[in-house]
Amino acid sequence: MMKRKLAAGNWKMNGTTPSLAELQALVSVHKTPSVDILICPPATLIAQAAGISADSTIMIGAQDCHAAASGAHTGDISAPMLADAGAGAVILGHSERRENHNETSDLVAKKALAAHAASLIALVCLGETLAQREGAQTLDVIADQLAGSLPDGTTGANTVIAYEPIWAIGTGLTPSLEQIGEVHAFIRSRLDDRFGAGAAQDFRLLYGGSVKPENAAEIFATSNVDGALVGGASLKADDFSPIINALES
Ligand SMILES: O=C(CO)COP(=O)(O)O
Repeated sequence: MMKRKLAAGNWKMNGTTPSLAELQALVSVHKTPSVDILICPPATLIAQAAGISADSTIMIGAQDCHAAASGAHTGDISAPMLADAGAGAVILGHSERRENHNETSDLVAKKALAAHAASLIALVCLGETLAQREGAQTLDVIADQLAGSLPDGTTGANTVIAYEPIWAIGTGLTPSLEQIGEVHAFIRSRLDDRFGAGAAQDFRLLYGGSVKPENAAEIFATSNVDGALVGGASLKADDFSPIINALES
């Protein structure tokens, strides 16, 4: 399988219609990117964003979905609805959802199944807290989250994995390149264990947590890093664009 690198932006709960000018700027600048680009705006902007990016290669994604396709779930949005609005992917199991909405890995796996059924790429997030990092529990935590959050039928085509250490999100702190490389290599080996030798090489493994134009190149040069999931620095085209350029070079 041809594996393209992926620069993904997670706008989180930021942005109203005027913010779409930032997406428009990316569309104008990155006409024939050599990497995949994904922007995940708030759900309210997905349909408009999909319209703006329609003639470009930039994909639009969502930040969560419900595990069911439809039903009595007030306020929730299903994977088929996101696909209908123009999304091609959905972030699942972000630490902010695991923490703020008590999402378990089991629930994340059910949501990933729903995403796959709707032909959405599931972008599944994993990551340890600072206490777990300092307690040398990082690989155990990642192993548990990985095993629990991926349903059977997961492949490198329908799923992307993002390693996002919680203590690095929005803090300006990043792990050492050795730490990033260690976790990514570990994830890759666990994917082979679960899905069969050789399966892991098809997966895009993203790093997320305080990725900026200044540190992107060195992070992308780290082995087993196939791109980034970017929060704050994805909100402005002037910040995200150089990150895309670093991934392309
Ligand atoms: O949580 C993140 C992306 O999902 C990372 O956020 P920051 O890039 O703002 O640290």
